[in-house]
Amino acid sequence: MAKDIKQAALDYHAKPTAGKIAISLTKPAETQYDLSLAYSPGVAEPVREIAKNPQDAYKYTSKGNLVAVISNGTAILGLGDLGAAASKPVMEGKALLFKRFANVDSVDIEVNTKDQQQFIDTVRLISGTFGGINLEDIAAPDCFEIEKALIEQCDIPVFHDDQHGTAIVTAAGMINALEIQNKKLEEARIVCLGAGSAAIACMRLLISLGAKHENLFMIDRRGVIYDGREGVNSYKAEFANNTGPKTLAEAMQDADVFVGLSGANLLSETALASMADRPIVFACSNPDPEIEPELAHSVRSDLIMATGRSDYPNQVNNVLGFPFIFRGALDVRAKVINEEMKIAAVYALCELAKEPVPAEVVEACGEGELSFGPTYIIPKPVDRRLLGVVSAAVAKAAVDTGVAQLPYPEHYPLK
Ligand SMILES: O=C([O-])CC(=O)C(=O)O
Ligand SMILES: [Mg+2]
Repeated sequence: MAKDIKQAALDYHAKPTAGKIAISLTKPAETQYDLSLAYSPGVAEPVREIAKNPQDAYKYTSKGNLVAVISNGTAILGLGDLGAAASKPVMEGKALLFKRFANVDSVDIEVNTKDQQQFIDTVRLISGTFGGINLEDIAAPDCFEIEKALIEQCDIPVFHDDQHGTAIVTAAGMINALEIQNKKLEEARIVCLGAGSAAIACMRLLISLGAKHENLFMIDRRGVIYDGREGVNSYKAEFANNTGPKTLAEAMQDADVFVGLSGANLLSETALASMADRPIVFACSNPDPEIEPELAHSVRSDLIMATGRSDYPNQVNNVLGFPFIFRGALDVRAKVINEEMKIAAVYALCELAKEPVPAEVVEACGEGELSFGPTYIIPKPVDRRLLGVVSAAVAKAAVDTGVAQLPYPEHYPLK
């Protein structure tokens, strides 16, 4: 990153107030009378009601619009295991995005343990406070066990953003990129660099949408994952491919699609040059992609390229997912975020990208004209229509699949 951006980012976080979020009050607290309602003695009344009927917490407290963003800092962005405390800026960042894009109140919680059970117990014990839990930046394979246990043990939606948020947005971008490049998911040769939580969830979702297991190569630090190879846990084993290629270079030969969910600068010009005609490269490692877009475009003029970043076209980042997915889930008080809700979000994103882009979005992005094509495969995070379209699709899927505890909201779609 350029030096001036680094300093600007530090200043942004430090000044004028440290951090990015604060609490604000929703009720008057000016007079003695206000205080007698907000606190003793008045507060005892909602206490008694909630003790009688726990669901009344949704009526008398902020629970229903409150999501916890929880991490242990073991896989912060593509930076690695830098510890719980260091993850706080990212978690505050997610809280900022929840509020900014979907008016979901959110607090960050950094749990300082690498012990799986301790983490699960901690989150379960505090889960009643919230309407939903967004797990973030927790390393694989622990993240899979943690999410599974918490979904079973909590009665609110628990969603590991790096898996499902990333997978939903990647799948949406991929479906559109393939359409523009005139390719089919069912036939595409797909190389996934990375075998962590996002990689595994993205490839699972692409397979459920039609990609063929035998055309898919997942690559970790040791190369292509195949049966009997060293260092293959049960999650990676799901993607074992025994058809021949063993290295990134071999797998990239004639590949249609590269999905990078690994680390900075791991895709070489030679490997990119060896891809099939009209390739698709999603270099989504944050903050630094697997290959710089300028370099990639200089190697391949027939390329569709996406990154996870805001400062290049085609930002494939879970910011397009989690705020709106939780908005929809909270508004119908969904018990879980199920597969149908995730797939509804995928297609809502795909369709929105094909609509004409409002002038204010074009202006806010400053990239000139935006219309469905190689440099605009997916909506922009600042597009207000996401709130209406994605939240509505998710809420409807929750109602249709019987996991909603409230009817489809009358005030939908949101504006
Ligand atoms: O925070 C982001 O930009 C996307 C994300 O979840 C990650 O990279 O872990
Ligand atoms: Mg993340």
